[in-house]
Amino acid sequence: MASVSMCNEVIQPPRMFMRIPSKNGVLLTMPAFSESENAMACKLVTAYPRNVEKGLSSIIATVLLFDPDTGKVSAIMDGNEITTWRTAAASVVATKYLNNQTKTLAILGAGTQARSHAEALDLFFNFTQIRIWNHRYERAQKLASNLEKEGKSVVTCRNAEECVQDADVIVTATFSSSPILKKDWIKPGAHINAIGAGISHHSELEMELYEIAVIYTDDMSSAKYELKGLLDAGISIFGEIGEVINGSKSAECNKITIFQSLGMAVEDLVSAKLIYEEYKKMKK
Ligand SMILES: NC(=O)C1=CN([C@@H]2O[C@H](COP(=O)(O)OP(=O)(O)OC[C@H]3O[C@@H](n4cnc5c(N)ncnc54)[C@H](OP(=O)(O)O)[C@@H]3O)[C@@H](O)[C@H]2O)C=CC1
Ligand SMILES: O=C(O)C1=NCCCC1
Repeated sequence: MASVSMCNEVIQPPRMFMRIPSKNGVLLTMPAFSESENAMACKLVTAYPRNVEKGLSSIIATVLLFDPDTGKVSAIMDGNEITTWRTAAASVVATKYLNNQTKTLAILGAGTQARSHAEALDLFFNFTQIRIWNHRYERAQKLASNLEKEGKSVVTCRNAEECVQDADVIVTATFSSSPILKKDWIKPGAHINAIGAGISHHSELEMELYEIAVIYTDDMSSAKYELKGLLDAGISIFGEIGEVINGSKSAECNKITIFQSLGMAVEDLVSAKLIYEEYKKMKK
């Protein structure tokens, strides 16, 4: 069953999740095609939260780029960096449209996505302060010290409530299956980029927060499957970020807004195509 984007030119079927409960892992297949880009790709990505104990990334991705005219594979590329940066880039766009204050950034989590979000959001918005909380405090300190080396002003927090208090922009980027962010901690008008928790996308935020916030996502057709838990609880998704960009949905900046990021294959597709084009130029 293919879903077609608003501009009727992208084919992006719902992605497939193969869960491996005995290994606490999941494999996702993420295909996409774009008519205007004349590009076709499929990302294969695994999420193994316990990989960190083995010194491996918890998200491991490979992107296959195809010649859409023949179906022949034109490139096989590492998808980790693509996943790391395209996810943060999508949050930058969501934050640009949904937020009206950019003084304080609070990040819950201190892994790969926490780092790319700190880097990308700060590059774009130049925050006065970045705060980081992680369930293991030492990892928050490590990320903070790396960001400080780049001249950023970073504070580590011992608890999540202190981290998000009065923050303008909040990022959640963990594997937590229980809420780490609560409604009562957040100031009116704050914007939240909810990135993490793998296959259970909405477990990082408490339900009461979803009940009072205006919720946006990247792809409504995927949300029907992947945010079923929210929808079944009577929570409605206001719209896609793309609809805010094209003016068909309003940006409710004065309310608490949530960008519920799922991750889209078309983001991987355009990133992979760009990289491949650059590679071909370099080889000339
Ligand atoms: N929306 C999207 O497009 C994408 C979403 N993701 C999701 O983002 C999240 C982070 O991914 P990534 O940064 O690559 O992973 P990392 O393993 O690099 O980081 C995970 C972070 O979560 C913390 N964490 C792990 N378990 C728990 C827990 N039970 N409670 C609280 N914190 C916890 C880790 O802390 P510590 O290491 O100290 O245990 C670490 O700070 C994942 O859920 C992943 O599925 C990833 C890519 C794309
Ligand atoms: O879009 C992605 O890539 C991912 N989304 C959710 C979890 C793992 C990777």
